[in-house]
Order: sequence, then C-alpha cells, then structure tokens
Amino acid sequence: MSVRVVARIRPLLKAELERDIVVQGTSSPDNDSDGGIDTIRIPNPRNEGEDFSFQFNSVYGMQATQDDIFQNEVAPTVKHLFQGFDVTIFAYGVTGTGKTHTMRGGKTLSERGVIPRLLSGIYRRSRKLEKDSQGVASVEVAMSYYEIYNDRVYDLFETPEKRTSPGLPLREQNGKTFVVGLTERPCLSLKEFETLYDQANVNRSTSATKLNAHSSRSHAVLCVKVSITTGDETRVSMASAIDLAGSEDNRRTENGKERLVESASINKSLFVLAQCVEAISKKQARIPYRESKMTRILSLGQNNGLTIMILNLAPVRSYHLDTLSSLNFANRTKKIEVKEIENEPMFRGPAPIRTLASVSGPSIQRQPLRPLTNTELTTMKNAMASRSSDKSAKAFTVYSDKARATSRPSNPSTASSQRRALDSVGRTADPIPSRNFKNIHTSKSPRKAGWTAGVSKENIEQMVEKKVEEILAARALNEPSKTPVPGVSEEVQRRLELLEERIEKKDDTRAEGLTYLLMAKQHQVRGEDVSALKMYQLALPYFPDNEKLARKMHILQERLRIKREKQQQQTAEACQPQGQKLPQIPAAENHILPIQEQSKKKRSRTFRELEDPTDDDYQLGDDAPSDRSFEDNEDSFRFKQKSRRAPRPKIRVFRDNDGDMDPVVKQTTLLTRPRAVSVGEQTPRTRHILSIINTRDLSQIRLLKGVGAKKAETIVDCLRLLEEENEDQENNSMLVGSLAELSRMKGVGTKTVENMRSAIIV
Ligand SMILES: Nc1ncnc2c1ncn2[C@@H]1O[C@H](COP(=O)(O)OP(=O)(O)OP(=O)(O)O)[C@@H](O)[C@H]1O
Repeated sequence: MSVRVVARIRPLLKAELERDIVVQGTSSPDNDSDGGIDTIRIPNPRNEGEDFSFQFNSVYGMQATQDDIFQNEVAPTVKHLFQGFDVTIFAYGVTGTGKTHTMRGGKTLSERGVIPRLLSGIYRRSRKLEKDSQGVASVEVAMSYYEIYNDRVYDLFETPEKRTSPGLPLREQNGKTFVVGLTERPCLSLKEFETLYDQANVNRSTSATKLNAHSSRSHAVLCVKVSITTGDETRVSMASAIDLAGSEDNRRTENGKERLVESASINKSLFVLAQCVEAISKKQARIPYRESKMTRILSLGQNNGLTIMILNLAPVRSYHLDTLSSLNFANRTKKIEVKEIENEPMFRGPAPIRTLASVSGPSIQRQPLRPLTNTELTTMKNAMASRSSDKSAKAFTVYSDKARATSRPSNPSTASSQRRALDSVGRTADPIPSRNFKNIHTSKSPRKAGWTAGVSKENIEQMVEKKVEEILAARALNEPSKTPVPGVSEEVQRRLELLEERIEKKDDTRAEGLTYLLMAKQHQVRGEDVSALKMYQLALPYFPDNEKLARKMHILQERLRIKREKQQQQTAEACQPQGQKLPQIPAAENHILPIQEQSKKKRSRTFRELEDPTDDDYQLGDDAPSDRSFEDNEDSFRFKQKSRRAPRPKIRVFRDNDGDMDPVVKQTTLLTRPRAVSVGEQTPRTRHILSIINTRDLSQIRLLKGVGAKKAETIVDCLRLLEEENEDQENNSMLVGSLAELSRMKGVGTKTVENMRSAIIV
C-alpha cells in the first residue's frame, strides 16, 4: 500500500489578499467520492495560461475544519492501531503553511488538531475494548516526545537547560533506528496526556521569523505506544505523529545568523528527505537516509503499517514556487509503498516485565516509529515461528488509491462549501469538464485542457515532475536545465561513504557544516552543480570566513554562469534558418568514444580554467594551509597530496571497424550512415539526447520521442552487450558519442533519431 497523501490549503492570513490566490482544489474525473476534491491546480509560474494539476488521495480547501481532517483521514487509523499496525502521520510543508496548526491546533475544542483528537480516539476505543471484553483485555498508553533540532535529537520531557549538546544518539538494530535514552511516560487518561504534551511543547524550539510568528525550528516526533494485553499476550503498536519544520527561503525570511543556522539544518534535512523520496521512486540502490537524523527516524518507505502525509499549502502567490516544490515532493511520496505488516504479539513469561514505568537512561532503547517487539518477548507461539517476510498482509480498504466501495471519507460536509469559497475568489469556476483531469498533468490553457491520448499517466507525471524541477532549479540559480550525468565511480562512492561515517562520529557543530560540504561534493561529482552550490550555501553559516569555501562557491557560480551563457548561445545557433546542413562525419570516424576521451573533447578551455582543483577528491591539498577551518581535522577531511591520486582507469576505445565487436552490434553499426554531427560540433539537442542515452536509465530513455519501453531496453541492452564483450578490460564503460552512432544501434535507425531530435525544444 502506498503512502496516503492528503493536501490541505490553509485559509488566507490577515495580510494576504484574495486576488493573490493561486492554489485551488478541484475534482478529478476518477474521483469517486461525492463531490469531494482530490486535485490541486496551480499555474505554471513561467506561463500563467498553463496549469499544473496534482492529484492526491484527498484535498481539503480553505474552509476545511480540524474535525474534517481528523474524521476523514486519521480516525479510521485508530482501528488499525488496535489491530497491531503502526501508524505514522506527518505534516509537511513550507514554513507558515499550517503544519503545527493541523497537528497540534489551538486550545478550544473545535481548534484541537490531529494529535489531541487522535489520543481522544485512542482512549475512547480503549475504554470500549475493556468494557466489551469485560475486563479481560486492558490497554495501556504511553508517550515519548522528542525534537530533532539542528540535526540533534532532544527529549522534549527535558528542559533545554538539561540537554547535553550532542543530544541523544541514534542506534540501528536489525535495520531499525532507535533513539537511545528517551523518556517514556505512561498516560492513563486524555487529561494526563494533554498535561504532559503541553509541558513538553514548552520545551520545543520555536522562534519568530518574518514568515511565521511562532515558527517551529525543529521536527517534533510524538510516539504513542498502545499496548493491549489479553491474558498472556500483549500486542504493542505505535502511532507516530510528526510535525516537520517547514522549509524556508532565506531570501524571504531575512533570518539572522542563529535562525540561519537552524534554517540551514531544516532545509538540509528536508532536502535529504526529498532526495530519499526521489531515490525510492527511481528505485535506486542507495537511499541517502543516513544523511540526516530526520530521514533516519522517519525511514519513509522502510517502515511498516500505515503512513499518512498531510501536505500543508499556503494559497497565495508569494509561496508559488515553494508550493510547486512541495507538490512535486508529495507527488513522489504518494508512490512510496509501505509494507502492511502488523506487529507481532508478545507473550509474558514467568517473570512479567513492566514496560510502562516512567523510564529514562541510556540503557533504554526504543524505536520511535516501530516498537522493539523483542524487548519483552519471552515465549512465542509456535505459529509465530513460521512467520517470515511473507507475513500475511491485511487489506486496507480505507486507503486504497483506486475506487472504493464506500464513498471517500472526504470532507463531505465542506466539499461544497469549499467549492463555493473557491468560486468566490474567481478561480474555481472551472470551465474545464472535470473529465479532463487525470492524475497530474499540465494543460496548455485551462479552457483547452485535454487528455493527451496515448501518453500514460505515469509518463505525464514524470514530465510534470521534470518540468517543475526545471522551474525550481532555474529559481535557485536561473539555470535553465539540469543535465544528467553518468554515475559516480565506485572509488568516489566509497570515499563519500567513508566521509559520511566520519561525520557521523563527530558530534560537534563542525560536523553539521561538514555534512553540508559532503553533500555539496556528492552533488558535484554527480554533476549537479546547482544543488552543490545550494549545499555550499548551507555550509556557509558554519564557516563564515572560510576563503576556500567562498572560492568554491565562486567557481561554481561562474561555471553555472558560463554554462548558462553557452546554452543561450547554442540555443541561438540552433535557431539558425533551416536548410543549413549539418556537417557530415567521415565514414571511419570513431563515434562510440570512451568516457574519458569524450569528456576531454567536450570540455572547453573556459571550463577547465574554472575547474575546482579539489573537485575529484574530498581531501584538500597541502597547498591551502591557511584555510583549515573546515578541513584539517583527523576526523573530517584528510589532507592528501594531489600526486597521490589514483591513476584514472584506462578505457578501451571502440571503433566502427573493431573486428571483435559483437555480431549483432556490428551488424547494426554498419547499417547506415545517416546525417550526423561530429562530437566537437554537437548541438544542445544532440548533447541532450546523448546524455540521456548514456545514463542507461530506462525511465529517462523511454521518454524520448519514438522510443518507448521496448526500444529503450534494446538500446540499453545493446550498450551492455558491448560492455560485456569487453568485460576483461579494466574499464569497459562506453558512451555513445554521436547521433550517427546512435542511429546504427540495434532497433534505433535514423527515423527514431530524427523523432527524438524533433521533440526536443531548445
Ligand atoms: N487551517 C487553518 N485555519 C486557521 N489558521 C491557520 C490554519 N492553518 C494555519 N493557520 C495559521 O497560519 C499561521 C501559520 O501556521 P503554523 O504555525 O501552523 O505553520 P507551520 O507550517 O507549522 O509553520 P512553521 O513551519 O514555521 O512552524 C498560524 O498563525 C496559524 O494559526
């Protein structure tokens, strides 16, 4: 089952104007609820005539009440909690969009948020269960509550004065993450819970920022442990309610130094979360959970049970790009699968162990999102022995993404009022037949919105995600597009992981900054200069006077500027009047080039001049002795002579007339000699196509016009075949170096290449 994603648009705040509303809720054609809304529409900031639509499990408009959210989204999970499933509910959104309001809410009954209502539901169900079982079953509720502030975990039952600077450590056991030494308090009644919760919230880090007078400066994680004992059997499940801190654009917050450091930490952890979600959705082998404590704890996609994400949105234009970024994130999150596995029951042995005493201290290990079921397990039923990974999965009709038998537990009471409210601001009067909305798509004009025949829902989602990413990247640095690059070498990856480990062991503020630097480097090696620069910017508050860091940032900024200018120039060139023939390559030209050789050819002098001397490794040279504020520690970056760099692996050069070539490949490579451009004269279009082909990433290649899944597989297979042919070589990596070469690959042909070219707009 996937993560359930529900979006909530908060009402306008005092200073916000109706005419600035850009976010609206609407209904999609495959929405089976009675008049409920499930889609967010927002204009493309680059072209207001075009709208992006994002479909979620449900959407709550500005009029939705706290009760609507709870009754429709959270109340149904209480039942599952009592059946032994863990439940995770987290609020995500930009600062000031209403996360804390949704999770905690206000003091009055109607304003109470998801958390107090959830507890109320838990106690109500407990009483009913105890009553119905005539005292055979008993339920105990206990809570722990902590915050992740500046990537450190602090127990919210302890006052800030009592905190130790490094905070509580995390430990991993059996693939699960635990906070060590966390206080757990039993709460016998709702009143008791509320008293403890309010007390603990006083310890939470909040501050006034320009965007929110009571901005949460930390991620708050509340864990409610429900233990149901029937005879000798105890079943423990955990409800985790997480109020994430909001991402902040510091150009808007005008934060001072302290807030900036907090903000950098918040942004970093959310950035890592986004990277995790992206990696999961792309089925990458490495999910960067370990790069922040929040992602380690949240373990999105690794946890079991039910997961609900409440996406909080501000309706107005000033949040436009941030809202798009949140929507893109949520769109990926909704595809993450969560295993529907209930917790095992535990059986008391002869010496019963109390679990609900108020405990603390480093010997207690608890897992915030999933209970450590083994802690009091003394005997297990024989049946449990047979339990394995194929444990029976329960069906959750409540959270099916598709049509449900019953109407969506949406906000029926408010659905129509939401619509009316939206009408009143002049944007909901939606002239488009709702049938035209699919899961997520852009429509050229709201009036002409249409479903593109033959394009799958998934493809459209990917296209919109990509488009939104481009817009966001351009916002970051006015960079028009992001070019995929081939993967990171094993050696670099190994070094990155080594650094990660070192940073993990360091528990001082420098480690925070070092983490940003590490992430910047990770981005840099992947060729993601925009993100690398962003990470350096996040590292800056930690090393404010570090010249080397400033120089690195300057180099990156310059590189991006040059790249941008080159792109603009090439775009202009590509728009030359038609009829100008592209130069032909001589028949014997070497098209498939080794990585090293091709990159040498491609790099212009200007780029080389701007090359960061430390780009290839994470050790700074001895030539920078005066600049040691972030790199000279044993535990962090180690110095290394440039000359000690390992020699680059040799790469075999393949030629068209290579006699050893696989017969299939050989046959196809000799088929035709189409019009092509030489490597040195590649247009942006050619470069774009080749860079996609050379990723060997099926999901990207199949998006090229005229390719599709089957052809993409053939292309990748063909490249792999060539590599396998030469697996005895030290490095057999290969790149397709020209469109001519591409056209000669099995199953491609000149027509396909022309198709690919025609669909790319430069
Ligand atoms: N649904 C709502 N109804 C009424 N007021 C709301 C609603 N949502 C948010 N607000 C108001 O908007 C302001 C910001 O909300 P809140 O503090 O919950 O944002 P946040 O996302 O938690 O921000 P941060 O990430 O900075 O902590 C508050 O004044 C809050 O009362």
